[in-house]
Amino acid sequence: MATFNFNVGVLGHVDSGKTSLSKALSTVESTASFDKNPQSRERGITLDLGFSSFSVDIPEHLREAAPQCPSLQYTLVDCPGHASLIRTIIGGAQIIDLMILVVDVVKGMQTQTAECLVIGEITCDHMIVVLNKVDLIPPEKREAQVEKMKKKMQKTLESTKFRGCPICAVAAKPGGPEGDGSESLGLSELISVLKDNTYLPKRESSGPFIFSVDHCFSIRGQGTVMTGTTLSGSVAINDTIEIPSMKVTKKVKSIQMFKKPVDSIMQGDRAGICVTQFDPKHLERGLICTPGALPTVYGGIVSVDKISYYKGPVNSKAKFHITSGHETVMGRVSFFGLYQDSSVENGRFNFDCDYVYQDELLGRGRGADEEGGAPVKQFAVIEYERPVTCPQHCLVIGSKLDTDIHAHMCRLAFHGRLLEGFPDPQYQGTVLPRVRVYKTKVREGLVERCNDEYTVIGKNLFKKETNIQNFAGMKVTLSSGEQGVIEGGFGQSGKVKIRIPEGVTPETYQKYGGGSKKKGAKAQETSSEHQPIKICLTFKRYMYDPDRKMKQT
Ligand SMILES: Nc1nc2c(ncn2[C@@H]2O[C@H](COP(=O)(O)OP(=O)(O)OP(=O)(O)O)[C@@H](O)[C@H]2O)c(=O)[nH]1
Repeated sequence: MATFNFNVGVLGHVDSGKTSLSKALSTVESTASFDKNPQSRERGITLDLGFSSFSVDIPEHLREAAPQCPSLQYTLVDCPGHASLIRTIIGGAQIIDLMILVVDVVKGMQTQTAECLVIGEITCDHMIVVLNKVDLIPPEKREAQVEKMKKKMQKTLESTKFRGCPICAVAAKPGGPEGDGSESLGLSELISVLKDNTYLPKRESSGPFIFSVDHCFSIRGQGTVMTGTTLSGSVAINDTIEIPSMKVTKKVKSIQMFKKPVDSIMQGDRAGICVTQFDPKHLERGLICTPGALPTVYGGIVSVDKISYYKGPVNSKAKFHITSGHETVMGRVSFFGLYQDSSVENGRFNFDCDYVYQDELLGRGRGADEEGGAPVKQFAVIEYERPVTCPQHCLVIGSKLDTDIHAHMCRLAFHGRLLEGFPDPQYQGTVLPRVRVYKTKVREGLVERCNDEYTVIGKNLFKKETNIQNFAGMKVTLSSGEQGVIEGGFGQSGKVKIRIPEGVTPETYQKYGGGSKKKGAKAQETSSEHQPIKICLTFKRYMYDPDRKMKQT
């Protein structure tokens, strides 16, 4: 391979100048490279909407690591800025190695800038902030104002993983739409910062082949070409691929990278794949894969983290827009957590654990519930409103996209990974999967009387209609300190017989008397100045496991 490809996402608020920057970068560097080295003018085969590219000589620090690659191609993924296109942004962000966050230097951070930052935090480890439109600041004030904005940005980034990331000031298109005839400002510095921050991305050829198609067209007499980015695995000529949305398989006839035929491609490569003819109208965007690698799922178990910028509640049973890989559909979520981290082994969800149901997804290090704090791991069961096609372990983002975009609020609520998908349609909207999720329930009742030194009769612990037999054998604690075990119901009115293996204390016995009901009732009356003795029962009530409705904690 003579060129390696590095995918750069260009994200930011609407009108911050992402397209202008992508265009300026492609033009400037391609022309410059052309002067020095005609070979480096090679462009990616796709100059489709949002995709442009330029090549540079391989930077010094990568020369040793990639001796076979004299040139480096940057593919710029120009993501839309408009709030309504956030699904596309999330899709684009999953194929990038580095993110350029474009900020209007005059306006600073805006709502979608913040959302892009959140997406970057979830999907990407490397970022460069570009302060665009510096030409709008009068030259004499420019330096001071840019410095001020850089400081402000660094402060915003302080609490993110991008703390201290490079910030460059540019004017991608001085003068705005019509241009003022002057050259872009600051681009060569930006390119040099970009080169310094380029690394050899980890690319693996193992695992199933999954390819994100961003453009599809047919070539008469040859077939249909799908261009896009390889998300995982590899594919070679003559391999069979599946187009899940069309439910067909096709044979790979030829592959091109950088306009040159190649025999195979792997993770991270941008390429065009030519297969036997089909109508390109049926696949404008979407995923293709090794047959069977992209199952259709109706629900799933997802590891989740709350997005701290999201201000609304994230409650169980609520509906969110759920982006799973590259698809977004509505889904209902139910959250649950685990207090010891034994829940995921080799990337697989552990069904053999007891999980605590959560009415609300908790932020990290925040909140306290009956177990004394937020769980170390939180999960959600998701029920999609319609089936989705997505890879195992794909990125999942939950958002409220119907929030008014003028409300200036982050719409992204939580993110995680799909641990288990449910391929069975019976899960759709009806039966929750058999995950053992419980709520801790506490019931309180009162001692009515002592039957003898080893048995008390309790009241108000259960309702008349409760099947007390379900609670037989469970331990209770009396407020006077004794430990007891529920033996069963007593009579027809919901009373309960509790055995105290160690025997009741003399005080309790004296207070509630032994023997007959009458005597007990009398004893209670005469001790009315005393506090009644409470019976406390704590147990797990299972939500989703019909076989284990209840269990002692
Ligand atoms: N003055 C000035 N105007 C600029 C500069 N860069 C872009 N613009 C203008 O800002 C407006 C938006 O630029 P675009 O590049 O379309 O912005 P965008 O972020 O790609 O927009 P969306 O894709 O719609 O989100 C256009 O009118 C540009 O001409 C700049 O450096 N200086």
